[in-house]
Amino acid sequence: MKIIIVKDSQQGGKAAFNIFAAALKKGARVFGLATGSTPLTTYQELVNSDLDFAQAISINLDEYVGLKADDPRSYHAYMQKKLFNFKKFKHSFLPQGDAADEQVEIERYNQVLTAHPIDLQLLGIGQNGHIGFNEPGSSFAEKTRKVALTNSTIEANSRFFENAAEVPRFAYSMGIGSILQAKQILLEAFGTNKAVAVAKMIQGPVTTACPASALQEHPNVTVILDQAAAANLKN
Ligand SMILES: N[C@@H]1[C@@H](O)[C@H](O)[C@@H](COP(=O)(O)O)O[C@@H]1O
Repeated sequence: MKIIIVKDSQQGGKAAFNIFAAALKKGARVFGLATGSTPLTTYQELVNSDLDFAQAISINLDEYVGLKADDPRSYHAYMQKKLFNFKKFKHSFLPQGDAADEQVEIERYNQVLTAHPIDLQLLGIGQNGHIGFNEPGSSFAEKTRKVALTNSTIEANSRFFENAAEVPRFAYSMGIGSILQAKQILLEAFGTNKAVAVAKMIQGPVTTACPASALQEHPNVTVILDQAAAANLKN
């Protein structure tokens, strides 16, 4: 793993932008995208740039089960608001939260991933070490599936909802197996509340107890941290 430590999330967004720009220049055309507060500075840098994604495809990690694409709390809406309204992609894929048939939706998403192998996957990390919505205990071999959110994730994500009771209990998520298929992975983590998970991801054992530790087994991972998120790393 390559570790880049920056002052704050603004600098982190710039460092991530440089990696996106280099990948695009080298011919990357399929970008795996993430939601949450972590990638916001990266999306802002992309929006402010003249990078052209018109020939590129984006594939998002996850979506809440039950939310329609136009629900303002959905990850569809987040992506529109933060990136797609400003940067046009040739095609953008996300799981369909309100799909009528869950199994058909899961199969569709796995076919999307097979048809479009990801060149660069952007990730955040949950406080419990989750990536996408792959909570502790998730197998490293899993593809897209429906997952139950843990209480800590429901609590952490309740800030985007009226209250914790409003947070959907399930999500569709690319599995860790799908994420590891990406040719290059870029994970960002900012803030003190990520420090424990970050140390386990980088210096802990490779274990399903910390889903992000699976990244130790991938040959091309860059991790961008601010100083607070890097605080628990040992020299
Ligand atoms: N499913 C998302 C993840 O993709 C994200 O990386 C993580 C961290 O979120 P944040 O960046 O807001 O801290 O939590 C969410 O649950």
